[in-house]
Amino acid sequence: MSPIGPVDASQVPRYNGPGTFARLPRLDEVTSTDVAIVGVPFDTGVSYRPGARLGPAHVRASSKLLRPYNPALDVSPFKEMQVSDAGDIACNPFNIDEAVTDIERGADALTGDGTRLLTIGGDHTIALPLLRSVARRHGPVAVVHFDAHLDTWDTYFGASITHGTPFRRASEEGLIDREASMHIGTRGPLYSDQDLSDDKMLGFAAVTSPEIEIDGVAAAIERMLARIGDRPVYVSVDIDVLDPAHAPGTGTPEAGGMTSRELLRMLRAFAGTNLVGADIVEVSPSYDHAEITGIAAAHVGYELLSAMALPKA
Ligand SMILES: N=C(N)NCCCC(=O)O
Ligand SMILES: [Zn+2]
Ligand SMILES: [Zn+2]
Repeated sequence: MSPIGPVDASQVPRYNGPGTFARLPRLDEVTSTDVAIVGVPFDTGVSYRPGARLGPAHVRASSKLLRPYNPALDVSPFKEMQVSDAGDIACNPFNIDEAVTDIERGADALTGDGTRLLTIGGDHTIALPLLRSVARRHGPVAVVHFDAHLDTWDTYFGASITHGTPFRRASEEGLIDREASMHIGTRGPLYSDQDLSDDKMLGFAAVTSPEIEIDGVAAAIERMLARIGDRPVYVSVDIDVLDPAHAPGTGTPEAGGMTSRELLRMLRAFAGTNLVGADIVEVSPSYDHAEITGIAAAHVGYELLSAMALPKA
C-alpha cells in the first residue's frame, strides 16, 4: 500500500484544514507510520522569555505551504515513507520532573514499533527525555546539536533539568556517544571559559558560528560527517541557532547566527546518514513576526524528513 500523503493543495486550498504538520494525515488515520511528527508543548524550563509551549501549534500552522517534492535532494519524502502527525504529548506545566517523565513515556509509546520521531517543541529541556527514549532503543547516539548555546550548563537556581542543561545530563547519563557528538552554530557570551572546558569534557566538539563564517558551510559539513561516521545520529535543532533576523520568535536570541539558507543546506547533509530521530525546539510564537520563525522551523522539519526518506549510504 502506498503512503497516504498530504492534502492536495490543488484540490483543497492550503488555508483550509487540517491543522497537522504539512497537512499530513493524523496518526489515527494511517495503519502504521514510519515517521511520526509529535508536538511537545512544554516551556517550564526556560531561563528568559517564555512561550515555546505554543511552538508546536505555530510551526504546524506555518507548514501549510510545504510542497511534496524536494528538488534540493531529489526526493518526495511523503511518497518514500508514511509520515503522520501524532498530535501533542500532554505534559505537566507545573512540575518539570513529572513533565520529563510524561515526555519520555510519550516518546516510548510512539516508537515501540520502530517509528522514528520528529518532535516539535517546546523548550530545549525536552531533548533530555527524548534522548533517554532514543538511547533505550539505539544505545548512546551521536548528537548533532544546532544551537547558539552549549546547553551543557550544570544548574540554574539549583535546578538540574532546564533548557540550558539537557546535554550535560544526557552526557552524564551515557545517552550520547562522547566520541561523536557536537554543537553547530554556537556563539555569544558565556558565563566563563570553564563553560567551554566542561563542554569538551562532556564529549562535545563544536563548529562555532564564527567558524562557519570564516571556513564556510562545506567545511562545517565535512567536519560534521567525519565526527558522526556511520553511527546512529540524533539531530536537535534549537531555532536560535539562526540569527535573530532569521528567527526572531525565540526566547534567548543571540546576534551573529546562521542564515536559514546555511542551516537548510547543513541539514540536507544528513541524507545517507543513520538519522534515528530529531527535534526542533525553542520557537516562541509571541516574539515571531510574519511567521518568519515558524516558516524557518517548518522548512527545517521538511529537510530532516527528506533526509530520513533517503536510504542510508
Ligand atoms: N535556548 C536554550 N536552549 N538555552 C539557552 C540558555 C541560556 C541561558 O539562560 O544562559
Ligand atoms: Zn539556544
Ligand atoms: Zn538550546
